[in-house]
Amino acid sequence: MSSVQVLLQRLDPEVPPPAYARPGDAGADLVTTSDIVLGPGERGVVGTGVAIALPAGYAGFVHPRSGLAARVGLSVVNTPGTIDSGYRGEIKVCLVNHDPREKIVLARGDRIAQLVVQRVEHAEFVEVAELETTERGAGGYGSTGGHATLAPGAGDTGAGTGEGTER
Ligand SMILES: O=c1ccn([C@H]2C[C@H](O)[C@@H](COP(=O)(O)OP(=O)(O)OP(=O)(O)O)O2)c(=O)[nH]1
Ligand SMILES: [Mg+2]
Repeated sequence: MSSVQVLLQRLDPEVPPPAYARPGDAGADLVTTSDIVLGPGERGVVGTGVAIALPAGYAGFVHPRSGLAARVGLSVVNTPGTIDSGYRGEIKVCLVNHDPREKIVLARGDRIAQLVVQRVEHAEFVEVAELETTERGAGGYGSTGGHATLAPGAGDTGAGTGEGTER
């Protein structure tokens, strides 16, 4: 795998900096600097103890870790979180507990998410009166079929409508 040098500042030198667990891994694991308990459905922002300077033309993306997602329901609210190349603050992670019943207990130093560094392009938006036609056209949101249907009665309760509860 090719690599790019990224300058890193340890704001909390007592926790480990981002590291790739295995050669070939796309994501470098990030740790939480704080102990946190997330009840079912709860979210919380944690620090990672590091700030980075990504070169121009790169961005960092904060992804969940699949093991924790499958095992306890831990994810990232804004997945993937976007780290801009000009950002010099601490990388933070907005965690969420998707488990409907159990709380998640995390301790300072636990690996809670992973940072994927990627090249990104800036689009040069060119306004035109009409776009060229394609086979897909404006078909989206399940236009090719194969999507699940709501369980009977689910529409009555609001389940599956995407409506959340404001806090
Ligand atoms: O998971 C994340 C996502 C973002 N950030 C930091 C780095 C990023 O460069 C900055 C802004 O993120 P974003 O553009 O996603 O948030 P915004 O709500 O649009 O804030 P802004 O108005 O500052 O752009 O916040 C993090 O530390 N962790
Ligand atoms: Mg923004």
